[in-house]
Amino acid sequence: MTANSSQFYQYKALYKPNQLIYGQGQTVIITGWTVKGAIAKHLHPQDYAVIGQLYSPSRGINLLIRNLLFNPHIRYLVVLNATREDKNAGAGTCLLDFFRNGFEEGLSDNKQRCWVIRSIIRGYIDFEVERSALEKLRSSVECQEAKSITEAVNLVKFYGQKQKLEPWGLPLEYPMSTVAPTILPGQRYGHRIEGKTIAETWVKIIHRIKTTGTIRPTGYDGQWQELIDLMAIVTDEPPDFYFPEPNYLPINRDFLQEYISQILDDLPKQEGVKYTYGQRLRSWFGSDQIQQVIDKLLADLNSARAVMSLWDVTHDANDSPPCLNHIWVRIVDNELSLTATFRSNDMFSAWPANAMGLRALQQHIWHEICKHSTHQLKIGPLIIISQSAHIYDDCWENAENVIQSHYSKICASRDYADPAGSFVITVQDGNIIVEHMTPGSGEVVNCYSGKSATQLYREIAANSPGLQVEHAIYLGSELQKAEIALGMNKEFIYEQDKRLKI
Ligand SMILES: O=c1ccn([C@H]2C[C@H](O)[C@@H](COP(=O)(O)O)O2)c(=O)[nH]1
Repeated sequence: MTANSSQFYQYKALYKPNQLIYGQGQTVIITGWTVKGAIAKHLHPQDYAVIGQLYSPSRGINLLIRNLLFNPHIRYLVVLNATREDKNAGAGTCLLDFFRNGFEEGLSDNKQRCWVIRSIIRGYIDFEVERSALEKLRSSVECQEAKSITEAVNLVKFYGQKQKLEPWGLPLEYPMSTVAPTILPGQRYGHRIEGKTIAETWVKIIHRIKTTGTIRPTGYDGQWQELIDLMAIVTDEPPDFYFPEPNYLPINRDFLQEYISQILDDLPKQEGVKYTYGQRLRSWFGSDQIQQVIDKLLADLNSARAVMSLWDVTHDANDSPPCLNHIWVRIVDNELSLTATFRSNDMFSAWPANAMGLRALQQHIWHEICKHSTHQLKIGPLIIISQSAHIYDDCWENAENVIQSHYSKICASRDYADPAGSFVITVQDGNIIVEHMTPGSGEVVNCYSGKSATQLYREIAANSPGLQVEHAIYLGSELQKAEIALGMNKEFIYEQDKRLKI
């Protein structure tokens, strides 16, 4: 059935309303990582209903489908699957598969009943949405893939010239259940997390933000859970990168290659891509900052001036400023570390790729310095300071799954070495004696003596405030056992790390 051709439709988004470009037509345009403005500038608003970016099949499609059900005047869907980034996320393919292949009942990662899209990419729709409504949507909306911006624009214009169609039904809205996370109290500013690999560190980061982060509005739609100034230290990422098996990271080796090039190489400007870090580092300011850092360190290994800056004070006040702003490379104790600062960091979806890309940059600088000198440098830690370290609300469920599946295993595989040293506790001649020793060669650097566990732990804590948490708790329990032995006048029943011999 056709409608009055002069009629303008108003798209009403139930979800993510502020992230869309609105028109008055009957075609929804979906891009992946290609910015929506790159399409909008080639079209009249009468040609399309709305343009939006779909980043993730598991989180985004559900909201998009709910929005489509609420806007039955939408009769055409154009999915832009143009760049490698669009394809990597897989969201476009999964959406196309919803229309091509349909869906079936299944379980989400969280073992909730849901509709699973018949696709090699995992995509879900909430079970609250009626099957019949989804089938009606599939049969009422014509869906096409476009492999380039030009193809997308032509398709949208083609649909725009067609006779207007009547809405396929009345707007449909379904309830959505939300789970409010339980948040533990914690530090407000400044957090330190260390791990051997990027994968391990990421799980710890996700855990810390999910358990102690504050829920705040994102500045877009919805909320995020956030910690301010989170410093992640990755000590031993292997040269060829560690990907867990099965891979629970939101990045794989294929995409990593592409992403490394975005950081290391000066790419020509590409329509729809805002900027790349490579451009900023290699040419944006008229100089190759990566090479400058290499040259500076080759000239003076001890330099603390090896800085790369990505923030452009003349451009970045308003439109899409870079999230990565500052990189500093430093050689100490014959190892080369790299510290990067992000003003804003999506810790669930973006951090692993950001970290791997920066590690590749660190490897490159290290390699070049070794190649052009006789220095026997080691590669040191990668340190990332994320000023707003956040997890978006639509990733909370997936974040919980990562914690459930991996966090306790990672905690269990820790080693007990504390860089703050170790403590040997004995009970002798009516006193508890605590010797503080260096971690490596075990030289005694301090000695405490007293009768009260409380008094001793206070002194130790004041002198060594950087003790690892588990180590500090352990010392407390050992000191208490020593005090019990002392109180019973049976010094011999205390032996460190053993049960009291009573
Ligand atoms: O390399 C990047 C680029 C972007 N983001 C995330 C951080 C924010 O969640 C969002 C950018 O939002 P603005 O602050 O630019 O609006 O993208 C990253 O985490 N890493």
